[in-house]
Amino acid sequence: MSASQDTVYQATCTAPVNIAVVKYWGKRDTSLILPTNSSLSVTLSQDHLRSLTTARCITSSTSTSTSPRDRLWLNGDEEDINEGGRTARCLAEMRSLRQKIEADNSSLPKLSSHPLHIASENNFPTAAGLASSASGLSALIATLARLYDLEAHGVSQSDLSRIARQGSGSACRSMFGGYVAWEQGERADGADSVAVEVAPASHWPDLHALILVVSDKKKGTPSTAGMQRTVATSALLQHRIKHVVPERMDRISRAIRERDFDQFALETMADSNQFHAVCLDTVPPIFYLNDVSRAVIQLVTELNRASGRAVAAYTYDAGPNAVLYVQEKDVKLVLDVVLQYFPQSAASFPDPFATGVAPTGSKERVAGLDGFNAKVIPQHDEGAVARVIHTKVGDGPRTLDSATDGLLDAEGLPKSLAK
Ligand SMILES: Nc1ncnc2c1ncn2[C@@H]1O[C@H](COP(=O)(O)OP(=O)(O)OP(=O)(O)O)[C@@H](O)[C@H]1O
Ligand SMILES: C[C@@](O)(CCOP(=O)(O)OP(=O)(O)O)CC(=O)O
Repeated sequence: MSASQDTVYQATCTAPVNIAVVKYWGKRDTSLILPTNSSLSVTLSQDHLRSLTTARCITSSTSTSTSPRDRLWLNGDEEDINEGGRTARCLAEMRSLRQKIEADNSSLPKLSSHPLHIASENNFPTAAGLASSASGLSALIATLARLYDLEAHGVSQSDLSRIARQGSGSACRSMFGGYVAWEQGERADGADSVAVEVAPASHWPDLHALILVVSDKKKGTPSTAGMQRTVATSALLQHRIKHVVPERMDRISRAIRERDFDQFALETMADSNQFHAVCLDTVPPIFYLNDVSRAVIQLVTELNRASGRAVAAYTYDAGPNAVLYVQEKDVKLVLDVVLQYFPQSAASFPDPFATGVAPTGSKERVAGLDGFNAKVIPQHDEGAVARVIHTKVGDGPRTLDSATDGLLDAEGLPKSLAK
């Protein structure tokens, strides 16, 4: 057997979660996933939240199966790759890019002709409103791009974001680190509906994110269905698309370029509020926020008012979990206050940045805040916020070594199945 027949073609990558500060909500083309407005997000660090994916080409020398086919395991369980579904579409698009390269370079191995085995794991709850579809689909695209060596043949991150977009809209933004815009584009074929970097993480590296996990249960109204109900029924959405988002995209991009946290926070909170207003304007109405979410909004508003400036910016996706963006210099203050009202245990707030803040916050800090209305919300019991994930802005997809970090065993099956 020649060396090339023995070669195992595989790749392993991780990709990050992103949380939008200008929300994507609504499609003008549900099949290609083309949005009704542009959006903008912050990519979060993969040190804390990430999807890890290994993909392998199944050749006769790497499989004993008689009828190999594309297979995907998510967190150890095999998922159906439905024909015509989003994952199948991403695989087809990636293969077609590779096919073109193979057609132009006859010496390259014909990787596009082999079935794929893909295993992926999220290190945080899947389908729980924590943007697992964004990190998961971008990890898939980043891994296949590496496997097919697309970058070396002129395929850019924005080209890849066009394909990730077809897996889940918000996934296109996870193809970049830092501060990322998804430009809605105008073309019917979606060629110009891609993610672009507004600024790398290194431009404004001290932005932290505190995720207050109010619930990590599966949400009632999935984003995909919810947003199309809004498109069909909400007049407020039309106003938002035409008269609010375009100017907001400009203002928030400028705030990021100028590291102007006050302006960034103002736009972020206003956009979250308007997104949940269009949900309420939908027929029948969609409710993602609950009483705990609203209490967090009141607390942050009072903290900002009493501080005379923005110390935290809240934002909520299609669920009750709050994401607070905070500058590094204010992280302790915000934690002291938030944990005082929403106490945690050492397990539910492991303090990954070693801030030294107690999991129950600081009574003294709250008492010492001049002009702060300590009765703005009640002190909640432990468990009202199930856990607090502390992370910060981070980089884009990373390539790992499949030999040490890969998820597939010698047979091309998930290692986790053998455990
Ligand atoms: N690592 C992964 N690899 C491939 N697909 C994934 C991965 N993680 C999640 N997905 C896909 O995304 C789906 C979950 O998306 P869903 O929109 O329901 O939840 P979410 O992304 O966690 O929430 P939200 O989009 O509201 O933040 C999963 O059912 C799966 O199809
Ligand atoms: C509220 C949001 O998080 C909606 C995300 O929607 P998805 O990207 O999950 O939807 P599909 O394109 O249908 O897969 C806002 C955002 O991330 O911009």
